[in-house]
Amino acid sequence: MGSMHERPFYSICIANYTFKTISYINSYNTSSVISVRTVQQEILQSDIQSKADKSPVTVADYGSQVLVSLVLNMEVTSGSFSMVAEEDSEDLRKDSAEEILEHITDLVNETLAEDGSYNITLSKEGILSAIDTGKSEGGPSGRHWVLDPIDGTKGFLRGGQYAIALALLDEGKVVLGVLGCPNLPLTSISNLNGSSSGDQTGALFSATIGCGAEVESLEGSPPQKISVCTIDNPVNASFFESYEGAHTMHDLTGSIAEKLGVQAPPVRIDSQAKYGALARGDGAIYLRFPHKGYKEKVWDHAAGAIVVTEAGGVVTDASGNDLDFSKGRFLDVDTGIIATNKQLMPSLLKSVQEAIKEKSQAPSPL
Ligand SMILES: Nc1ncnc2c1ncn2[C@@H]1O[C@H](COP(=O)(O)O)[C@@H](OP(=O)(O)O)[C@H]1O
Ligand SMILES: [Mg+2]
Ligand SMILES: [Mg+2]
Ligand SMILES: [Mg+2]
Repeated sequence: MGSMHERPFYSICIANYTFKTISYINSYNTSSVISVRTVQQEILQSDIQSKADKSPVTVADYGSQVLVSLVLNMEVTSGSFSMVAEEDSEDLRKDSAEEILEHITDLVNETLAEDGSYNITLSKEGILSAIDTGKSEGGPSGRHWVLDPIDGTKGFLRGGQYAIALALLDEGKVVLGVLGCPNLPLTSISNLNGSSSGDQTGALFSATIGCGAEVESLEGSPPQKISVCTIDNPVNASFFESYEGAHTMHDLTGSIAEKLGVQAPPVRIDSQAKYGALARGDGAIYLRFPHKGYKEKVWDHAAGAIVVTEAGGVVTDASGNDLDFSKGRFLDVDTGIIATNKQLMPSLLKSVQEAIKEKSQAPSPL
């Protein structure tokens, strides 16, 4: 990163538009809308599309990507602007998508007008081209913003966890990360299912390289430094993983945890909220082992990884290699992604390798 004064500028910029985006998205979170169920479902159905890989995308994913790219583009005036983001406009350009495009356009313009910071109104074409500012390939040189406008779309639709995840790559390294988690309890995930905690909901994690990681409320409380837990005995550890069995092999992660001696059942939540929760010590381990053939994307891990490493944790693939964000839109990882504190990493890696070996030797089911 460049000079000292850039750090606060980027941090403030990130926090501002992340807040804006979160307020937009919140109005589309199923769990935040207390209304007649059928009406809610009808609205949501027309707001959801299925992508070529069958994963869902909603007006909130597109709207979030538009808002973040717009604000970043306006605020970041030095140098050329490059963004690697999950969504693109291809499906929205089809005739059948006219209604959803109109809806996104109205919502983005309403949000911009309500916010009042920028005096602009976007046409439908403006919406499409704002989405496509995220088409950069990233790579090892220069600066690239990395955006997942809604990470955990399935969780978002289920009323579970989701995150707005933004990172900045500089010469192939993640130097900044922000994770807005509107549904995550502010102080600890142990309150996730608790009814009497009275804890505030909504946490914004941020990290700058060399400066540590912080959490603040979405209402803008003073940021608090966070660090990963200090557990060194796996018996006392718990682990996070995807709620969706399609995103990670629950049988393999179960076997890793068993070999390690973890007693607690898995904590299954959606999105990079897992990285945020790990970074502040809500749990000790993060495991992600996609089914064969899946290629991880940079926007699913960049922000979460820096939040964890700046909180004192370690994030690697199943062979113990650091994640390399310089290879473009995809991550080239061996088998899976794991994260924990420095004390537990050696024994976790050992258990991971044993469990993988055992699985590869097991007779395949008929
Ligand atoms: N078959 C698969 N295996 C692993 N990850 C997958 C997957 N299909 C989709 N994903 C990714 O898993 C992310 C969600 O992770 P998690 O399970 O931790 O909530 C999705 O992000 P989006 O919701 O942004 O599309 C998507 O990129
Ligand atoms: Mg997606
Ligand atoms: Mg994602
Ligand atoms: Mg996404």
